[in-house]
Amino acid sequence: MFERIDYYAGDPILGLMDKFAKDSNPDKVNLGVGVYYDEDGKMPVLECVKTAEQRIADPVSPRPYLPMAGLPGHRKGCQELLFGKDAQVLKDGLVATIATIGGSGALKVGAEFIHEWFPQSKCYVSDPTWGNHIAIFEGSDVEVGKYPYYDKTTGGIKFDEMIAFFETLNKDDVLLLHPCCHNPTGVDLTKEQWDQVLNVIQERELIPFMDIAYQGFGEDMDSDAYAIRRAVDMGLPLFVSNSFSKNLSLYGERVGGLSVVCPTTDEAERVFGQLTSMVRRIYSSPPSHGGRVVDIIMNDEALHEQWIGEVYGMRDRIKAMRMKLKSVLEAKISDRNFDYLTNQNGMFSFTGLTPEQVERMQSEFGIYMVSNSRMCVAGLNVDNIDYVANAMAKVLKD
Ligand SMILES: Cc1[nH+]cc(COP(=O)(O)O)c(/C=N/[C@@H](CC(=O)O)C(=O)O)c1O
Repeated sequence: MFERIDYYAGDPILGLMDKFAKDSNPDKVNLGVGVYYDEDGKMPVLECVKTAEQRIADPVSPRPYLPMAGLPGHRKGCQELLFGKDAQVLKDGLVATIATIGGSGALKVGAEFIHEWFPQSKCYVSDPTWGNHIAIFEGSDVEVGKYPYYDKTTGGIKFDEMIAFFETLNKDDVLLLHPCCHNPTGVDLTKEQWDQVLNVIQERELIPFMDIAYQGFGEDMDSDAYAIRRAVDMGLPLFVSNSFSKNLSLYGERVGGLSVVCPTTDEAERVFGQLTSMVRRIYSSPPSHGGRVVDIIMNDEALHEQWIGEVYGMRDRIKAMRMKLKSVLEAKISDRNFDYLTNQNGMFSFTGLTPEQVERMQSEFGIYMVSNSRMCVAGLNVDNIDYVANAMAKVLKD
């Protein structure tokens, strides 16, 4: 009956978690999946989350279905985080926002929406991008192409090539963009470059789809949303998928959002209705526990302020690990440039290790990175950083 079903080869990122768990090496280090670990190598439970959980736990309340679009407070929290608390576009009711099953759920609903309502549109992703971007959109029968992005010779961006490519695209083609903390390279556009990109999008009438999964890990909550807010200021139609997995450390609670900025309130109403209908068809309604945590934190001024501080604490620890690893590697290998470690933004660094070197890091040292050479810098701490640097030095020198 099912003998013709293909075997699943496993996910290049999530598959590392299983391998890491089974690895008996006492010195093993997980620099694979995009998860933040604290100074002690543990996944934190944020203080603001503990407070929210206590409010949910006492008194214990029933767990009814949520609205298909999720809790209004969750949706409002997404909007204010992305567009700004006092954004005119929110006051004017131009943004259709639903709570989703993480950022992945937002991307899936967005991809289904594009497939259904923009059937001629192709979706273009950065080269390279987060692998699941391609799988999600192709899984919704949206044809996916790649735009030039990372320049491995300079460690920067093929900006002129990227702009020239955008100028060849058709009206309503979708560009999947990383507003900050690019995954997997960590290499971000400057504000000036974003202005040029958004001008081309406006001229070519392309559809920007911005996926922001690490807001707060780059510069700060507002700066990290620069591209989003600039697009709104220009009056562009805009899709934004956001994730609270990393900046609330709520990975398994599956909390995120999908927002669509529309030209009129009537269009926003139409889009909201169709997004809701799509949710019903795919998963019916989002999870309540995570939604209530988001609702409480995003709408309680004191908890929201505490949350911002906790995110910036994670951000700053990652930045400190970047600086430390760079200085340790520079001391070990004087003839190699490690500036990329401090030039790149967010959780990830594209180390440039070959697949063979990445494999050696795993097999000889129990250090797990993604095969494309992505390192999750958030897995580093003062206890493992010298071990990781020594291993990198060894595989780079041999
Ligand atoms: C850019 C991006 N967008 C969306 C997501 C999905 O977020 P979520 O809210 O958990 O559905 C992730 C997760 N990335 C990390 C984990 C994964 O691969 O699923 C990663 O790149 O390691 C991203 O890196």
